[in-house]
Amino acid sequence: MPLSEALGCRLAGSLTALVAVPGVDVSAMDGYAVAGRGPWRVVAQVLAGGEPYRKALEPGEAIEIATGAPVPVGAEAVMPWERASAVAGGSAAPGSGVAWVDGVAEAGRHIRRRGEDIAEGAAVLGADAVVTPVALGLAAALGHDTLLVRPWPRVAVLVTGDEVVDEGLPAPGRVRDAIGPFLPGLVEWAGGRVTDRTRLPDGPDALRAALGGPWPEHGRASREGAHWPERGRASQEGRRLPERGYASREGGRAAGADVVVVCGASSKGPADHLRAVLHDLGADVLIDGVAVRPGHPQLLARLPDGRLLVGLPGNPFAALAAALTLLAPILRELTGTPAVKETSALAGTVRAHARDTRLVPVRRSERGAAPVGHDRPGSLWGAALADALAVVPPGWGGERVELIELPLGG
Ligand SMILES: Nc1nc2c(c(=O)[nH]1)N[C@H]1C(S)=C(S)[C@@H](COP(=O)(O)OP(=O)(O)OC[C@H]3O[C@@H](n4cnc5c(N)ncnc54)[C@H](O)[C@@H]3O)O[C@H]1N2
Ligand code: MOO
Repeated sequence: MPLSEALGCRLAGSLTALVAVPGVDVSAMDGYAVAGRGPWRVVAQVLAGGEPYRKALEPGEAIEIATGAPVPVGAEAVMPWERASAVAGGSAAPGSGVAWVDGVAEAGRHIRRRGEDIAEGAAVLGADAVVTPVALGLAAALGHDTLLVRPWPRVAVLVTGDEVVDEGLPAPGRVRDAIGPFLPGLVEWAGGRVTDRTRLPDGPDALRAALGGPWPEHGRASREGAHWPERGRASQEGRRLPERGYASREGGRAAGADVVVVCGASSKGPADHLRAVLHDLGADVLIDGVAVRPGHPQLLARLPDGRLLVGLPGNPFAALAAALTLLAPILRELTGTPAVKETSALAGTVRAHARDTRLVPVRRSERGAAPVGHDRPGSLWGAALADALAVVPPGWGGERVELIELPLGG
């Protein structure tokens, strides 16, 4: 990836120095590079980025030199200009044009030798290191324009629902899309990028077209050999990945993504076509609902071309719960950065569900994680007040619970 896009990715191999730092012997000070004993005759001026002094410096000669400028052959030391004096009086400061200088030069001082900071070929960061802003600076200094990294997963979002609108006040019977707006930040927080967002009307045809099917023989013929775990392994071993994403044969809107997210249409109502379309396309449904509230109709499938499809329920808090427990872990797995496990006491009463696990918006405090309320599946109010979701198992009796972190931004 180009340096500008690699921030936050993990290196797929070690980062090595393509050049030495410094690349040649350079001056560490503004002053005079000298040979032999003083006083010295000033024979040239050399600035960083300017013409180097190509001859060997002879005993008794000096060149005026800037910090970072190449030190000529024969130079034995650099004398900072503050330590130099003009033989005929006046100033020895840079640019003064003095002809003869004298002073105390200590042999070898103030010359940075080639490779003294970093030797050419040195491995400076190991595979799996995160590309931080500082690592980008280091990589650039070492001559890199691109980095071999685990690429960030590309996520295509398809928002379904004839009643869903994108702006303004929703008319009676309409709702504002509350899922599309939270996905880019959540996806980025989990290591991916939303690269395409498409609104779809209800109905199987639009969904099928957006997913890029049909595939030959309903996709089953092309299923082998192109699925996601193979790519994961390839990237772990630091080999070059195949072409990013999977251009689907029919070129639907979600083509080229690694993960497709479908919002809504996950349940089994009259307008919920996702399962039927997946069946028609010959997709493998890997997870078909979970015993968790909210978010129970969530779905995971593998499309015939290898892309993963995550189905988020239409209720916004249910969609958030599914995005945190299904989508985010998939993205973290693809980028090689697992979430940190956290447990906490619960400060406050929570009613456990008889059969299902509940996800309860909480705020961490010294007394434990405190439920914030407002946790209906159709609204994001509670989750917006919270900094985590508490995982409350069925029949919970007051023991410590796992916390799922919420992306807080900033
Ligand atoms: N008979 C059953 N009905 C439902 C069940 C069930 O088990 N049996 N589960 C309920 C639960 S729980 C959920 S969650 C929803 C999931 O519904 P869908 O994923 O099929 O989504 P829709 O039916 O399209 O919409 C549900 C609800 O959410 C609103 N919505 C949809 N998209 C958005 C959006 N982008 N932003 C804001 N709100 C959205 C939509 O208007 C509906 O009100 O199914 C229950 N039904
Ligand atoms: O699971 Mo629904 O997801 O409770 O709103």
